Amino acid sequence: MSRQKVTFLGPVGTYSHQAALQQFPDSSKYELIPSSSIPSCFEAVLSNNEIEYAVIPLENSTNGQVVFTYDLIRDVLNKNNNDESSKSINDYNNRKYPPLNIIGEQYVKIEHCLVVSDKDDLKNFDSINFENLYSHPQVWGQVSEYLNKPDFKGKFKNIIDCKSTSEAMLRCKEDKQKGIHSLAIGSGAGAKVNECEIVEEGINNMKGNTTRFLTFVKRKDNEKQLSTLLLNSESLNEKSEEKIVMLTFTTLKEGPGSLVEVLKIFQNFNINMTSISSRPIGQQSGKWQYIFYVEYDYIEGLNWRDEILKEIDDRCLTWALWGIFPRDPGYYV
Ligand SMILES: O=C(O)C(=O)C[C@]1(C(=O)O)C=C[C@@H](O)C=C1
Repeated sequence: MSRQKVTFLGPVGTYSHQAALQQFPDSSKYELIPSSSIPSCFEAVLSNNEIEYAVIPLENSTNGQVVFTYDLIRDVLNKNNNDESSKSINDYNNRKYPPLNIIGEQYVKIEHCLVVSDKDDLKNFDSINFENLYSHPQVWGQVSEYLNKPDFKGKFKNIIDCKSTSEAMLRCKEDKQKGIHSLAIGSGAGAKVNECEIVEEGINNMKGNTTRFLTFVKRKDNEKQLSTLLLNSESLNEKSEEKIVMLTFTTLKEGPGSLVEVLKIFQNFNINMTSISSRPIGQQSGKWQYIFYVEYDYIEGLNWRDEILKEIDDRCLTWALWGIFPRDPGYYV
C-alpha cells in the first residue's frame, strides 16, 4: 500500500520538518514532502489530491502568531465559502465548512544557531565582514537581543527574509559559491543537513522558546459531525484525555458587546477557553472587521450540536469548526 503524503514547510532541516517527523514518525506509512513556503503548504494540501496532510507553524512562545498561517486560515475559509459541498451540508444558518480540518498539534523547542557556510568562514569569522544575514521572518523577534549585541551588529550589511530557516542556509551556501560571505540563523539539525558550520548555539532571547504547529487534513465531503472530527484526530494521535477545539468566527455586529456575546457562551457552559487571536478581514461600512480564532477544552457529554453550536450560530455572523484534537504533551514542557 502506498504511503500517505504529508507536506511541511521545507526544505528538510526546518523546524517544521522536525514537527512533521514528530507527528508522523512512521516512515513506512507516511512520506514527508517539503513545500517551499507556508502558502504553498496550504496550496498543496488543498489542491494536490495526493497530499493528505500538512504540518504548519501557528505560533511561537516568544513572538506570537505566525501571521502567514492565521491569514491563510482566514483566506481559505473565504475562498471555500462558495464551495457547493460546504452549502450542501450546512446544518446551521451561519456555519462555514473549511476544506481542511485540524487533527493534531506539535511543539518544537526552538534553539537557534548562527551559522556560516563552511569551515573557512568559521575559522576566519572574526576577520570577515559578512554581506547578508538570512532567516525566516518569524526568527528576527526570537533573536532580537542577539542581533543587537554591540559585537554582532556591525558583522553584516543586509538582513534578508527567507521562506524558511533551512532555505536561509541554502542561500548562505549559494552566496559562498559566488564568493560572498553570508550568515544564516536556524536549527542545529538544519545546519547538519545543509552542511553549514555553527558559529554559536542557543542565540534565541528565551531558552524555553517553543513553536506550536498544527496538522491539517483534507476534510472529507459531507463530513460535518463533531464525532467524525474527533475520530479523525484519534486515528492519528495517542489517546489523550484533554481535547482542544479550534473555532473561528466573525461577530454579528460591530461595537461594544459583539465579541463578549460570543465569549459568554463558553462562560455559560463553563467551558475553559485556552486561546483567542484575531486578524483583520478588511473594512465594512467604514469600520475594521476581524475574524476571531478561539480554542477551548472539548468537554465530553455536553450537548454541543443542539445547545452550544446552536448558540454560536445565533450570535455569530459566520463561524467554522476547524477541528477537535488532542492536547499534545509538548504543551506542558
Ligand atoms: O523556518 C523554519 O524552520 C520553520 O519551520 C518556520 C518557523 C516559523 O514559521 O515560525 C518555525 C519555527 C520557528 O519559529 C522559526 C520559523
